[in-house]
Amino acid sequence: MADERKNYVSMEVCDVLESVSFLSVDGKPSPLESTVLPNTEEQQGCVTIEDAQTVILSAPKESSAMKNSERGIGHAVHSFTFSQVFGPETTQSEFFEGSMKDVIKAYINGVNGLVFTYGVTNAGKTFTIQGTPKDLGILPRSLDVIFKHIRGRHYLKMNFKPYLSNDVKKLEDEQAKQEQALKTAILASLKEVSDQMLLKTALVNHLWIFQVIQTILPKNFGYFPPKMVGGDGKPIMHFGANTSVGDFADSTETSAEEEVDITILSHELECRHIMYNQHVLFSNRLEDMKDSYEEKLESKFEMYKEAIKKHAYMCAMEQIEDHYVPIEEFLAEQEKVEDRERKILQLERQLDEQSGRLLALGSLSSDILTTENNMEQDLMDSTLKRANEGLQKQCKEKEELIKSLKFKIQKLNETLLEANEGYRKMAEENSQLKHTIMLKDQEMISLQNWAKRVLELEETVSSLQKELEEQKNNFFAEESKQQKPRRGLLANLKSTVACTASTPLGKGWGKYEEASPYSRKQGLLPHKAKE
Ligand SMILES: Nc1ncnc2c1ncn2[C@@H]1O[C@H](COP(=O)(O)OP(=O)(O)OP(=O)(O)O)[C@@H](O)[C@H]1O
Repeated sequence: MADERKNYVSMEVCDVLESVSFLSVDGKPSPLESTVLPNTEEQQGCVTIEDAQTVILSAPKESSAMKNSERGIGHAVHSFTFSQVFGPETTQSEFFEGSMKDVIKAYINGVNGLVFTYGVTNAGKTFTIQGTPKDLGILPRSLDVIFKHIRGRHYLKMNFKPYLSNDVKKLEDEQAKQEQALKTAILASLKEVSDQMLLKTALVNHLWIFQVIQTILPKNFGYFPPKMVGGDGKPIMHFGANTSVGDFADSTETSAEEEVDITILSHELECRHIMYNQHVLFSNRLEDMKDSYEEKLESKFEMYKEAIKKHAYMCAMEQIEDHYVPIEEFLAEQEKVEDRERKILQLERQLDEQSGRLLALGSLSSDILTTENNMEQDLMDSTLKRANEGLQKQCKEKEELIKSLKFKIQKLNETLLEANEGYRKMAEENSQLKHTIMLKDQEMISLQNWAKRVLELEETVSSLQKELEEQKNNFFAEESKQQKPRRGLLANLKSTVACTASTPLGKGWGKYEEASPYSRKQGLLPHKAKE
């Protein structure tokens, strides 16, 4: 089974595989192989998984590709490289581990990813994505991982609303309340409708039960079986399950004396009549109810139509606020678009010219074999493909350039910010230094003042010392003058005695001693006062 599965891939798929290098899920068992795919002996071995990255496709023996290759045109064997090839024995769990886990991990870290399946009908796309309840596919497994990851961190509020095709809007509390009220009203109306439906169903069932009873009852009247009784009181015929119309005796054959007792028949008819009346009654009631509910539904529908209209109007007004574009901007954008369209047209024309040239080349060699035409077609395709690739390459280069420029601009911005920061710090330091210098200047001025004062004081001190010296000298000079007149011994004694007689002994000296510092003090005082 596994080997059979490797056998066939349509050639259209080959073309796609050639240009797309992607995860390939190969060989999932599928009914395709037994129903659609050819499974002849020569087509066995068309698809071979060489290794975990390579698949080899060999053209079937009778295919045109094989015949062409035998003529030297094209190849019968193609090798395709994929990032990973999963073999037929791969389980859902292994496939999830090998293909999806990294994508999911990246998604959890904020990186978007795209996973899609591609293949012919019945190839197993739904099986791979969805799986079965017992053997889950990659989608439920991925959701499981994501929800396990965000467990306990769910956003519990109900205030996000889908907006446009792929956006959401966060609602204010008031808006959320309005939405909730609208939802409750719609659900209530739905409930009412479903209740009505239930009631209708019940009534219909009731009616059906009636009909069933109506059909079954005559058979169940075991205690009162319907029968025809003859004039002698003996039954002439029994009604039973096997009784048919042909079993009834012809009325013309009934004699006048043999009066048929039709009591039972009339009873049955009465029953049927009552049932019929009830049936009609129920039908009428149903009709009435139907009409009234239809009216109610109509009015409800009108009401919701109005509400929805209002809501849509409000949404539109909000959107106008969000998406209002001034006419000038719109016109400018339109011009840009037209410009681009013109360029695209030019490019298309160039492409047409190129392909026209190639076609012209093709028509010139119309006598060459069809196979050669095919080759030219291939050549043209490959030229176009190369041109396309070249354009794509250029686009990629430009994108790279834009990216690098953006990166540089970002770097420059960062450097500018750093420089600004540095400059700010320097300016702060500078102002601090200025402040310090100002303080030092003030200190210097006060020190200079002090120095001047000290000099003045020194001068004062020196002048005082000079004065002191002078006064000392004067004093000593006066003292020496007073001691000079030396008369005779007798005369001195006289004068001494005279002094002692006029002043108590020692007082004069004391006075003198006291006077001397006093006089000195007097000499100094004016200086102190000056200070
Ligand atoms: N690996 C598998 N193991 C068992 N059964 C498989 C496997 N792959 C596919 N099948 C079965 O093959 C059938 C077709 O598969 P599926 O519906 O997944 O194909 P598909 O590619 O989605 O088809 P379509 O394109 O028509 O929707 C299903 O019955 C599915 O159960």
